[in-house]
Amino acid sequence: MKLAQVQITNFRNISSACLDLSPSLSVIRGQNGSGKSSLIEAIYYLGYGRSFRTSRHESVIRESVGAFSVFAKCNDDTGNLSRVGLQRTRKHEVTCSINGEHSKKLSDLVSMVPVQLFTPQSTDLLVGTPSERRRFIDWGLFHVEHSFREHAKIYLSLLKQRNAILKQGSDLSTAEHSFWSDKLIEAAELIDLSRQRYIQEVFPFFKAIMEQFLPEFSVEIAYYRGWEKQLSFEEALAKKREYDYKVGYTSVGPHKADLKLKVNNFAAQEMLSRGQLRMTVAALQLAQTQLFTAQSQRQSIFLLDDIGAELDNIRREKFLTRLLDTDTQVVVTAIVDEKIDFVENYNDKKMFHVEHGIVKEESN
Ligand SMILES: Nc1ncnc2c1ncn2[C@@H]1O[C@H](COP(=O)(O)OP(=O)(O)OP(=O)(O)O)[C@@H](O)[C@H]1O
Repeated sequence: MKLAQVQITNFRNISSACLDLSPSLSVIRGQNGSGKSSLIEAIYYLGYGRSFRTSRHESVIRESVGAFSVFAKCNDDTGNLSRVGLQRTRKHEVTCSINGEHSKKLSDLVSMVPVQLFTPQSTDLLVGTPSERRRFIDWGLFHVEHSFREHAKIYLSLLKQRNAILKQGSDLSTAEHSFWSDKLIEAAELIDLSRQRYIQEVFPFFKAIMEQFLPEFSVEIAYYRGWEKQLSFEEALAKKREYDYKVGYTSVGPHKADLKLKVNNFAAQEMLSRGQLRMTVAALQLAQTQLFTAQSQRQSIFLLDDIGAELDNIRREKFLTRLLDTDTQVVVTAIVDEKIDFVENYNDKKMFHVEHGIVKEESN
């Protein structure tokens, strides 16, 4: 799926913008505060149904209006044109639209638009909380393995139910709860198997990229599934039952899974400089993109916000070239005065300039 045209209305300082994007590289330039990140953020909404800067949807709606919308004409992977979009109001109503059909289900929309993002905050993937790393693994599974979405949905709803029971101090061993508990265990083990397999599959891609990006380091990834290695999930739940009653939630399970990245036998965040951490995150995301394309024969969209702040010249060129080699649609933003000579190397690019929320396409 690639975005041919994006129409953005009432999003932050953008009252109306229409971008005919390049299928390969689009570069958006502007001064600080002009609206570059807002354009990226609006596209991100199509892939996630939310912002990467705030959890308050109302703060992205342009001041003094009631709703924003983002619509896109897309070329899907079979060469057909489709139309997708969403609108959110200040009253928290969300409407998705897929080829003219309205739906309240965001998952229908976001499963069609695989988007990844690299920003100055992306090192959180390595230095942030485990939830960042679970999101990373689950993105790859969500877009490729349909059964994974189902298992994750079942698991999360049964986990919520179990946590409510623990909080109330009710009995978990009644026949009804045992039935749901069996379903919870089944979903947990399937999620874990998918995640284990995913890590094994993505690792060779990651290792090969790291050999080019940071050849001086050897890397390893260890996966923690969220409960003790030698126990089944059923045994782990039984072992923690008393503790879980005490704290009022389920303390083990796939919702506690994590990844540990080691570099020359040390935790990555202890060994690597900020720039090297960024490059490692770039390598992880690139590996994910390559695996996604290999497994699904589909294309994805990669948003790079503030490319100049992130990587030095040589590295960003390596990163961009490798992304474009996988036939990924890339959209980057850069501050207007910044030297971005490296984009000269790319054919098929489109350049945009944004000023006070008004976007204009520039000649190359
Ligand atoms: N809800 C809103 N309504 C109107 N304007 C807003 C809203 N939210 C943010 N803005 C303004 O939108 C402008 C664009 O912000 P944005 O983060 O997109 O800028 P940017 O070009 O990425 O800047 P920088 O290079 O500094 O990161 C800012 O001036 C900001 O104050």
